[in-house]
Amino acid sequence: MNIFVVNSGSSSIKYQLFRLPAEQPLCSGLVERIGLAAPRITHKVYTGGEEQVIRQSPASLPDHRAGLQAVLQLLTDDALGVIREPSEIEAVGHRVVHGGEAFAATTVITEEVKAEIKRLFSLAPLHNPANHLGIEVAEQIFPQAQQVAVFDTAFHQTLPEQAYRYALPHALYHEHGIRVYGFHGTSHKYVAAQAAAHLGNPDARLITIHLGNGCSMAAVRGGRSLDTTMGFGPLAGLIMGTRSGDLDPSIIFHLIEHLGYSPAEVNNLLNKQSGMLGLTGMSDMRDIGRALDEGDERARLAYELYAYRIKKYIGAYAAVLGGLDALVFTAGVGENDPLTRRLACQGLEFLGVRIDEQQNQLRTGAVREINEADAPVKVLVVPTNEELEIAQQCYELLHLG
Ligand SMILES: Nc1ncnc2c1ncn2[C@@H]1O[C@H](COP(=O)(O)OP(=O)(O)O)[C@@H](O)[C@H]1O
Ligand SMILES: CC(=O)OP(=O)(O)O
Ligand SMILES: [Mg+2]
Repeated sequence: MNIFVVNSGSSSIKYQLFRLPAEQPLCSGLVERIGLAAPRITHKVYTGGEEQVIRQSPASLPDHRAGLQAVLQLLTDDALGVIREPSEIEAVGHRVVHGGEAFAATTVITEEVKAEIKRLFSLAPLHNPANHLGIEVAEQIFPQAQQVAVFDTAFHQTLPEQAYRYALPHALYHEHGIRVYGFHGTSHKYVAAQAAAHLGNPDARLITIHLGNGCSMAAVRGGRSLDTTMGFGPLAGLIMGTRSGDLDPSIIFHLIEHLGYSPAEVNNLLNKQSGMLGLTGMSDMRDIGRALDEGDERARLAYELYAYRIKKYIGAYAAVLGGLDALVFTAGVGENDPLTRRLACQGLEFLGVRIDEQQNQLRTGAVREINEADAPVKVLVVPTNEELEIAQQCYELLHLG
């Protein structure tokens, strides 16, 4: 079964094509700068263990439809194509960030499902509108395929009430759904399963630490999420590329009442101008790492704040779990940045966390341990694969029922 996985962002589309049940992707790619100047497509084809990379710079890609059309061209290309026609795609799996309380599981997309995803726009303004658009475009381009939604929030539907309720009047929860939802669930679920398999312990007490552009942590036991750092929307918790993470809500009133910000400006400030960007002027950790090497004071402070927030939540989640078997670092920064891992684990020896700095510096694409050999707590680096997890969930839903 050919399953095409789509992760639509506001100006980008990430995609991968899998033939299930084999897990090997046939191709993958990234369409960037949709609707902007100088759009780019990077398309990778995997044949016979080899990887071929095709880079395109189309004159324009005005919208997501043009973006997916260009991808379809590549998928069906005479020389490099991995399929002959769109009908060979039997299912399209969509990453949908916010599923609210309606969706605790992977779901075949109907008009009602789309309406619910739309109703949740205000709760995930950076993500759900793009995800919804991706679905509508994929419906046009792959009309024969089943469209399936895999929600970032679904994995966290197991949170106990003490973790998902806010101390607000009851009606705000019961009538307006104001609660913790949590995000990056597909990634937390995938890396937790990989880590549990590596440890040979399905009941392992894990703290999964997803550090990409968006960042979040989860306390996971027995494959169930017990708490997570993002909340009602994907803004709470850790410091991120452009998002502030946790802050005192009274700052918002101060910004509005005394500093002349409109609510929309506060929204923009906290989602797009804060986090590492606000602290350093850069949101990409590689750039911040280079600035740090050159002695940049702001980069140093930003790294400290970023790692300190992670460390605080490690302490909190060790308490939630009643002990700890492993920390699991994943996503762009978590997989690739030894300094973040070192700073976040520094001072946690009392919990049994001891990093082996030589192991920490190594780079491989595989699941690996970076703890000292005799440390009581494992520290793992586990490459995430949200696309594969989405494809597998689609396959289970459609094929295995
Ligand atoms: N080698 C690296 N060293 C440090 N940071 C890295 C490295 N490679 C990627 N990153 C960081 O990972 C982040 C993006 O992570 P990713 O998981 O791809 O995010 P997303 O899926 O949210 O776009 C960026 O901040 C980038 O700088
Ligand atoms: C939910 C979320 O923050 O996603 P991303 O990291 O892709 O922005
Ligand atoms: Mg990501």
